[in-house]
Amino acid sequence: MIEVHELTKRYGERTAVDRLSFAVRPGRVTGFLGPNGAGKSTTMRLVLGLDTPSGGSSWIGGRPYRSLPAPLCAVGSLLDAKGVHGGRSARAHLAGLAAANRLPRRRVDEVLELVGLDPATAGRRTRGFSLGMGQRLGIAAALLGDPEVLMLDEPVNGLDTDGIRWIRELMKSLAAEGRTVFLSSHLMSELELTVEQLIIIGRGRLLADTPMRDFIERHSQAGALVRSPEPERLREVLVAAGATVRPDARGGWLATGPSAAAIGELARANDLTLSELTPHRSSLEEVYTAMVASATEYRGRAEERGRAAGRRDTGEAGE
Ligand SMILES: Nc1ncnc2c1ncn2[C@@H]1O[C@H](COP(=O)(O)OP(=O)(O)OP(=O)(O)O)[C@@H](O)[C@H]1O
Repeated sequence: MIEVHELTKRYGERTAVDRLSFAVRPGRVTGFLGPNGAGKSTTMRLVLGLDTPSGGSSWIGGRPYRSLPAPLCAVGSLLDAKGVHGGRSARAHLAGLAAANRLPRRRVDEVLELVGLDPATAGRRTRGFSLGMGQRLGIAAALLGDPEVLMLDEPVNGLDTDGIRWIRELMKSLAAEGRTVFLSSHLMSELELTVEQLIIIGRGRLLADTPMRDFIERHSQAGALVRSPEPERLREVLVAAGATVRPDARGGWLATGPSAAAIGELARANDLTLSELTPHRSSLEEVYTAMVASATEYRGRAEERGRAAGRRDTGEAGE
């Protein structure tokens, strides 16, 4: 388990992480989501003892990282896949880590096999590695100590479709073994397929800590994919009923606002034949984008109110 309590990190004037509290539980994959600069990497660095917090605390398996007796056996992490000495081979890199952490040498071969780096590749200098091979090596290093907790920042970066599918299955199987798996990704379609629980932050603050399914269901807009032999008339009817209508790639309309049942009624009332009417479930990306937009709007209004109150307090005239 990873626990974070009132964690805060300031860099000069900038607050990168702002009184953040959450727990990442074992047995499921938890995704860490937030726009660029939201504070995800900083949070992970703080939990891993790579940076000192300005306030608050964090624990891995009930202990602060810096007091873990064998850190590599408690938590495996991947923060920067390029943070490897380029002149060494992948095998030498892992062997060095194993020796420094008093881990049996056989773990090197085990993790190389687990991440799909064959002996020839493992013997090559990592300087020539593609981003995807570097990611696999980074994951091998994270798994070396057979840790209970895994914390990975953008693990699918640079991987092709097969590599992405491989990571997804690996993360799920590690969680199914009862481990705590915490990963960030900006690929929302991928997170949606991999993750059960979501922790969302914005400007260093917690915006949501929720099961993925609940998050999508709660924030989904009613709607449907709808198709008719008379597409233009269908669009007019939908728009007149207040629906937001977007073209679908296969020649139909994606209508949000009215439910699929209401669209069916509308078609009947207007004597329109429908060739398809499929209730539409919002994707994580759609729900997340709408949530961030409304959070930004809310913050904008709050800041505006704050400025207006400030002007009243100081007797300042409006802009
Ligand atoms: N060493 C540092 N010195 C000054 N500011 C920093 C430092 N590290 C991070 N920041 C700032 O803290 C904020 C959070 O950055 P962080 O990298 O944690 O965000 P992130 O959510 O991981 O973003 P991304 O998805 O772009 O990696 C940003 O505004 C960033 O500029």
